[in-house]
Amino acid sequence: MSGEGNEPQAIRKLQPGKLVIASHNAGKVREIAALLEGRGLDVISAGDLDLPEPEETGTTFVMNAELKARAAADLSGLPALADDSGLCVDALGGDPGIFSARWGGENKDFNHAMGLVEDKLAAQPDAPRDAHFVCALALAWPDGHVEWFEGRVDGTLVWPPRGTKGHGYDPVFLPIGYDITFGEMDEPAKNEISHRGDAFRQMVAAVF
Ligand SMILES: O=c1nc[nH]c2c1ncn2[C@H]1C[C@H](O)[C@@H](COP(=O)(O)OP(=O)(O)OP(=O)(O)O)O1
Ligand SMILES: [Mg+2]
Repeated sequence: MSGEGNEPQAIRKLQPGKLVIASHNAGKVREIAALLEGRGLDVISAGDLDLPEPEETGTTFVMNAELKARAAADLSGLPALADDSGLCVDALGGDPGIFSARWGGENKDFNHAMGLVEDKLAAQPDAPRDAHFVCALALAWPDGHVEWFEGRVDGTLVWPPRGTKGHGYDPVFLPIGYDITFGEMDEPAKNEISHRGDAFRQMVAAVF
């Protein structure tokens, strides 16, 4: 008999049709839509559907991505893709991490958030400025099935912030091997190396 639990579960394929992008962050929605282009998907954002922004009560990126994807799939009756991501700074023990959006405060002010990181690092002038971005993607179906993927990009932090092209903490993040920040990089170039691009390539290989 099959299904005894020892064989790996097959990954569920995503069929052409409607897909909800379960994010209220315009910068992320823009990048995700570009990464999904040309795959026969009719992409709708959580904002288009007026879906509420769920409280992110998880303790990991994957837990929060799953919570957001499930909420959107349940409410819309459609497959939903969520992204939970953040900046992890080595010298700050991985902060802001899953709290990256919350460090922007009620106004989602990332100049403020980048300033907080700078202030906390100022207390450790000799510590390395190593940091990485993480992106967890969760793809949830209305019947409760979920697939997860996690991507990462390593870099160092620089001040003052540079560039106006990205979003969030992009202006202070210098990816390894580059001399421009994510804030100075065109979106296709960022997607080639970013945490989000990394997670997407894994997802695309698995579900298409
Ligand atoms: O490529 C990125 N470049 C710069 N900053 C980034 C990036 N990716 C994540 N980040 C930072 C800012 C963002 O606000 C937070 C994610 O927090 P996170 O909860 O996943 O997203 P969010 O609250 O902004 O939108 P939503 O939860 O509706 O998808 O990490
Ligand atoms: Mg969020």
